[in-house]
Amino acid sequence: MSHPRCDETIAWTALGGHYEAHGRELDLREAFARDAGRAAAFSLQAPEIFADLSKNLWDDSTRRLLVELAEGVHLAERRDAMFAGEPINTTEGRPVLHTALRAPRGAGPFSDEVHEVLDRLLAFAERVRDTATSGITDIVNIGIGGSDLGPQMAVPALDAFAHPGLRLHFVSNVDGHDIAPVLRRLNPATTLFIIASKTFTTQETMANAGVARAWFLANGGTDTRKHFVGVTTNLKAAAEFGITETFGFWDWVGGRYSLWSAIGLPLAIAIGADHFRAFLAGAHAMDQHFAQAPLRENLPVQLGLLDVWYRNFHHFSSRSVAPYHQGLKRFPAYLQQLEMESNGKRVDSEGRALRLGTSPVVWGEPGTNGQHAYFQMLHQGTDVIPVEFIAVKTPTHEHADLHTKALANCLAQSQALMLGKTAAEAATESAPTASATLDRTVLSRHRSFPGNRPSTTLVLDALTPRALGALIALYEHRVFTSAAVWGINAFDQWGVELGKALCNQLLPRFASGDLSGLDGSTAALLQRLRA
Ligand SMILES: O=P(O)(O)OC[C@H]1O[C@](O)(CO)[C@@H](O)[C@@H]1O
Repeated sequence: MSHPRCDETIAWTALGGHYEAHGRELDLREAFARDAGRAAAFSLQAPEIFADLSKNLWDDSTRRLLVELAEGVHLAERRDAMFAGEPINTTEGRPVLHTALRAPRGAGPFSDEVHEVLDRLLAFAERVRDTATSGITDIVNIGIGGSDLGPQMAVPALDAFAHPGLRLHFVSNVDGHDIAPVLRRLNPATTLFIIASKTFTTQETMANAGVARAWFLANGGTDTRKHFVGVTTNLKAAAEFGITETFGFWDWVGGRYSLWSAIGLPLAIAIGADHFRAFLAGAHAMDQHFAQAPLRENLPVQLGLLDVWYRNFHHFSSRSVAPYHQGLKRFPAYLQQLEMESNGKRVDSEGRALRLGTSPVVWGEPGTNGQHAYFQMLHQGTDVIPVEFIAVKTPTHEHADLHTKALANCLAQSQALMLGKTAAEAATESAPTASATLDRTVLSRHRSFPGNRPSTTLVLDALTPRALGALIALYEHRVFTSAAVWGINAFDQWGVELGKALCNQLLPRFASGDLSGLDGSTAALLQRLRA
């Protein structure tokens, strides 16, 4: 079914006019001064997550027009088609059903298959966790992209729930400096390798899996069947590698949406079956919110629409994510694949070139570390970059004072971005390190902040398995929302293929030295690297 293009809707034109008339000039400080109810009016509660959207550059008309835009591009129909298993990944002719992986038993498409693998996976995870019997102390996940970033992000996030006697390691890079230091510290007899690859053909993963197997056998490992398991849709290739214990998933699970499938095995081993089920349940709760809440009260929809507003009307090309929880240190990297691999597209689903911006650059670091690195640019740089703060109310450690300091920093940053400081205010303050000879007016210009810089604050009560599940699903559906508005297929990734193909052509040239037909730069670099 074809849907209207966003830039041909009435709402798109209206948003353009609204931006010129009001949007560009909206001043957050004035908006809060004028409307005592602004914080409440622009806040939303979704499962496990409260969102304060009030420090964003929008007003009620913007929000109304954005909802009209969502209606104009048939967002609800597109969403329902995904949940119903229609082949919305048109270039690969596949449905997109990561939501089925977290639906309760008996609900959602493919329920029998999903729960058969899930039960087997969790039973296996529990056997590994019984360390007295399994003898396992270290688990190495070998995978890349969606077969790595999810578990690598979620395991530290849920460290407070993790088995204390198990160490989880993640190897992804084909650069041997990734696997070498991991293997150096391991004992084959107490190590379990998980070879995680949807296709079981990815160069990096296959190369590292081969290195791991050779190391295992060369260092006294005896039974590869007990120490290597596979997670893949390609059961045949896993068997050819010599793996007998394999957990399958399906081609309707995109790599970057696969943490909920058997790809979650490292997380299941770390936190156990009950917590893993809670993680799935949190995501399912967010699925239901996305499927059922009115568009205006639907948090993933509102975030996705704000992304469109910023990308296409304000022309902001990047968004920064600042989780004020060290456990979420890999969350920005996870989001980079989720959002940029999904929405980094230049044609719409029908192959027509887009005349508008799509995925922003998504980046960030946990607070407070980012404050001492790049926040200077967020406050005083020439580009406006919306920031997303993630605050967690209750810590899972006993250092209450540290936690209060982290939260105070989080609030202070969003406040500073919005309030700024005028040159006149700066002139009244003393600055201990300021030059004594520099003109005070000039100095105050350096020390002033424009302010009016937008941010969103997401608040979780605690970073539990359920809350993490809901948080990730929130981002998945938000990416779906902006993709639906732009009319792009968020579920393919052809852009990764060219580099892979060229790499395969270059690889033999390192042995042969053949430079024929190469461009001058590549030829010279290859020669230098061979030498
Ligand atoms: O799980 P696989 O098949 O090894 O693929 C790994 C990753 O490679 C990609 O295809 C491209 O980077 C990702 O989409 C995917 O998550």
